[in-house]
Amino acid sequence: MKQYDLVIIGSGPAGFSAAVRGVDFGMKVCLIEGGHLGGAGIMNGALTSKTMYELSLDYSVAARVDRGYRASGLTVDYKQVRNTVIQAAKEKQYQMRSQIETFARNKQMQGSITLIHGMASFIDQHTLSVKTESGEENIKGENILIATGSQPRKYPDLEVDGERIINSEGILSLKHFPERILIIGSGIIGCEFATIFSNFKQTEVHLVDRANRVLPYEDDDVSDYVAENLTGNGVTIHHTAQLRTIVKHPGHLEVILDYDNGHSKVLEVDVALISIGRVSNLKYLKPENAGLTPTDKGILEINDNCQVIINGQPSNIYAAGDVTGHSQLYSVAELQGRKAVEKMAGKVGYPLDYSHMSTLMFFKPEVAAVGANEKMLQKAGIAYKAAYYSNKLINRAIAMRSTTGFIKILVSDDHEQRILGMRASGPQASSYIVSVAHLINQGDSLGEVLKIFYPHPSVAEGIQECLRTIGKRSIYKPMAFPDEIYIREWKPSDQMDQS
Ligand SMILES: Cc1cc2nc3c(=O)[nH]c(=O)nc-3n(C[C@H](O)[C@H](O)[C@H](O)COP(=O)(O)OP(=O)(O)OC[C@H]3O[C@@H](n4cnc5c(N)ncnc54)[C@H](O)[C@@H]3O)c2cc1C
Ligand SMILES: NC(=O)c1ccc[n+]([C@@H]2O[C@H](COP(=O)([O-])OP(=O)(O)OC[C@H]3O[C@@H](n4cnc5c(N)ncnc54)[C@H](O)[C@@H]3O)[C@@H](O)[C@H]2O)c1
Repeated sequence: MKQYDLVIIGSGPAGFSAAVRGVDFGMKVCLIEGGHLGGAGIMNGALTSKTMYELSLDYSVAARVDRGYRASGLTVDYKQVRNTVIQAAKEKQYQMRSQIETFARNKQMQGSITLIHGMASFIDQHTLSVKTESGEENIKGENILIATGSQPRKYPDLEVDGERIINSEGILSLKHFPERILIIGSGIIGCEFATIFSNFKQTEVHLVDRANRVLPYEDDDVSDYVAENLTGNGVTIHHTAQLRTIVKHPGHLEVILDYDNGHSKVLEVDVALISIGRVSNLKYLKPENAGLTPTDKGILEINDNCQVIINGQPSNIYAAGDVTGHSQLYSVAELQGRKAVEKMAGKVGYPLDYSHMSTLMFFKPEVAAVGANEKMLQKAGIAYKAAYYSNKLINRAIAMRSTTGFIKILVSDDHEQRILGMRASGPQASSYIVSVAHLINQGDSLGEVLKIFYPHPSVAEGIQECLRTIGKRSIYKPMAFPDEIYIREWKPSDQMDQS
């Protein structure tokens, strides 16, 4: 039986980053992948959806007629969009393969990666069975990392057929732009695909939101802003609606939606996309054979070093990424994968601190989030000031003729005035958000930001001007621009102003 220092199940961002970190420490690594190399980080996930988003955005800009140019004969073909998206995914997969092959080949080096295409399941705490195209083999690992990611949550009593009723894994199977699409679930995936299809302007888009606001975990003002932009882009949002049934007819799907206020609506669409969250992927793994017990929510609980606890003790089995039930993000998976391997190598450095984690949401315009929002601070009973600054006042946004957007920063309402979180939208929000992640990580107060020369013209200047409004030192004043600049304060004694 082949033996390795580290066996990793899953080659998504968690598994791949862990494999390469293993090589850094001279480990003999076996990476097992049962599906697409790179997992949901690449195919049917982050990279493919973002490629499609970028193409849709280019198209929607090209279709504009208010910028002094007018594209003539603008057309778009789904097959070619799809091919471009797959090309992007392959480009990344070939980079990954090149690195794996380099470390598989070079026997002079201590560290190595062996890639096995197959599905793995536990035999015991150190042994896995891997089913490949050529048969089944058993392999042994001193340490094992579970990085099996997540899969789309199933909608009760609704079968995904991959053609007309799909989840995010079926997007690239579509043969052409659907004339009408129903998206069920108004979280990040639902809102991103509603943005993409409405940007291409070939599809009538219906988004079903079971609550009264999309993105239920975000602050109400952010959710309302996203909904307004979706609606402005042509999306019909069905708030407080639940899907009752979908009946398949030869040429269309008949959908019944039930609204909270008692009425129902019958709609005709061509494709239904289910996007109601993702659940940990432990299906094939037989974790019980290794003594692992997933929680009621179906996740593997890990300690701060990403070790799975067996019989109350940290074990040789680690888990990282979506399978752990932490925020399902590429960056979280990558850092957890690295952290796990560092612990195996005896290098326990920094603790993973999720307080400055960022999420980028690819809507029109994009929305970026870092740290706490108002809902979180109110739940934790932390007094704060929220400063809001509209992109309408930011020169770079004016120059881009793209002033829809804002910066909202939360600071602690005490003498320290520490930066606790930011929500930002508009051009480049996904790039400058990390500057605030650094400030949160360092525990910086707003005073530190006010000392810095912010480059001009940059959209990031809004961060400084937003913070200047706290303490009444902004260049543009709320009194002159009450809708564009304002401060909101909250303390635990106030009534909860958000549900
Ligand atoms: C449509 C979509 C868009 C997204 N966009 C973003 C984004 O913009 N930004 C962001 O930060 N995050 C995004 N995400 C989330 C991000 O892709 C995930 O958080 C990330 O991929 C999780 O990484 P992972 O390594 O834990 O798992 P995965 O990437 O899911 O990889 C797990 C791998 O394990 C393999 N596997 C599972 N079981 C077995 C087994 N028994 N044997 C062998 N192999 C197995 C799977 O085939 C898979 O390849 C998106 C996700 C989706 C679905
Ligand atoms: N840009 C990004 O960072 C990005 C992009 C895509 C996905 N992701 C990750 O993928 C994960 C999954 O995305 P998602 O949008 O599927 O999940 P989500 O948790 O963001 O949203 C799920 C939505 O479905 C709704 N819902 C749940 N059950 C329902 C039901 N039975 N009927 C109707 N609605 C229901 C929820 O209220 C919520 O609005 C996210 O948590 C995110 O971390 C990230």
